[in-house]
Amino acid sequence: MPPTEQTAVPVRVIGLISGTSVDGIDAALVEISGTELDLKIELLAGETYSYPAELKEKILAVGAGEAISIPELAELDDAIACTFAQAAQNIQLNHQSASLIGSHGQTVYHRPPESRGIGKKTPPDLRLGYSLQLGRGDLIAHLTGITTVSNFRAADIAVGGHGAPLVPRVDAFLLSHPQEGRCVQNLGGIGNVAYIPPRRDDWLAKIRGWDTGPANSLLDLAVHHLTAGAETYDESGKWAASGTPCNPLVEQWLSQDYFHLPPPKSTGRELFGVAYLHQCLKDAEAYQLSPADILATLTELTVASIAHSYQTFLPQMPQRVLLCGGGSRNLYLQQRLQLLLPSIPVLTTDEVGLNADFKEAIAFAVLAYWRQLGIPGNLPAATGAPQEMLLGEIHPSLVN
Ligand SMILES: Nc1ncnc2c1ncn2[C@@H]1O[C@H](COP(=O)(O)OP(=O)(O)OP(=O)(O)O)[C@@H](O)[C@H]1O
Ligand SMILES: CC(=O)N[C@H]1[C@@H]2OC[C@@H](O2)[C@@H](O)[C@@H]1O[C@H](C)C(=O)O
Repeated sequence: MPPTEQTAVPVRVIGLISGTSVDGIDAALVEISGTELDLKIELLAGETYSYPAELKEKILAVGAGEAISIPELAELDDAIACTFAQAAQNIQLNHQSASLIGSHGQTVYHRPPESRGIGKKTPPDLRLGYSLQLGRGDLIAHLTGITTVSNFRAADIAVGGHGAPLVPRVDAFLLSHPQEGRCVQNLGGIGNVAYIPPRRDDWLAKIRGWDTGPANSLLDLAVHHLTAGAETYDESGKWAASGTPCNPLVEQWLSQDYFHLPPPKSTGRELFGVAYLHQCLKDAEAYQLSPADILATLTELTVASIAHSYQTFLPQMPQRVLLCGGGSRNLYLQQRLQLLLPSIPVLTTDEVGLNADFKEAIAFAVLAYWRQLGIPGNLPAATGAPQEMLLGEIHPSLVN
């Protein structure tokens, strides 16, 4: 991966994403300069804008497999694009306007690629992955008057990659350290890691990334179930902290295939969603767990799957773990992960100067910026693609 040394004047870019938690649209207004090794970002504003309740319900239902007609799909796509465009307008209030938007959109379906009979045929018989993000970029460009880059995963998938995770390449250029090997661990609905070796010699070739499995998806679903819909998440992990993890159950769940699959790998709510939680709750009946114990045990699955994947798949353990995403605000989860990785400080990216709540939104601003400069956005070691690709479709605005 030869880094591009060309530099650029600072550009004001908006990054937008709603992740697998479907908890709202994260918007970041950033000023970006440099390219890769000299990449610099300044977060001017970051906000999370909730979806209207009805839209959120529809997204979750469609994501969980509810049937939808083509005209309804078009309407949903447009409704999501409108809320994203509104988020872009709002984040610019009291600031100079941006000249570019990078919009991830809302994932409603993700299917990793499948190899069929590798080694028997050349090229291998590969069923390409499929990943659908709604909130079309052309409508966002039309509504905001700002050139918008969207559909970031398609180009990587088209050459056989997973199309995910994409953030590790941005992490590498924003969070590498000259002496320290780091794991940047995102805790969204799904967890994903970027392993960044110390920035020397051929460090770029040694970066790794993959989806670690569930982070908050099962926890949020469990809280919703245990409170009959009254609560959506466990603030700071307080409820889970009052319970005790059931270790035999964690061991049983960890035997699941996904955790043993070598990277590159990606996953989503298709696997770690409602049906998975119901199986977990059924398994828990045998141990007569209290609601707090169930949450503690699901938290333990998240942290144990992360620690297990580092120990199994990393070339060497990091010297520091930097958490980001909403789960980095779950103190109980952070404490449990620290217990499983006793000799490695577990901090958040805030502590090294990168906002942990808006890092994904910032990353999509950077990916859009890279797209305009002709710099690839994927990291083949993380997505499994055979080559670097320019990511995203550019939708020019008619205004700028
Ligand atoms: N204060 C908090 N305490 C505990 N958990 C929290 C807190 N704040 C956020 N979360 C958890 O983080 C989740 C949202 O995280 P985030 O916004 O990073 O996810 P996402 O971007 O939707 O997911 P992904 O990264 O998988 O695409 C919430 O659903 C909740 O479970
Ligand atoms: C298909 C999809 O939306 N995947 C998400 C999801 O949420 C976390 C993890 O699974 C990651 O692979 C990805 O998002 C981030 C933004 C990424 O591509 O790096």
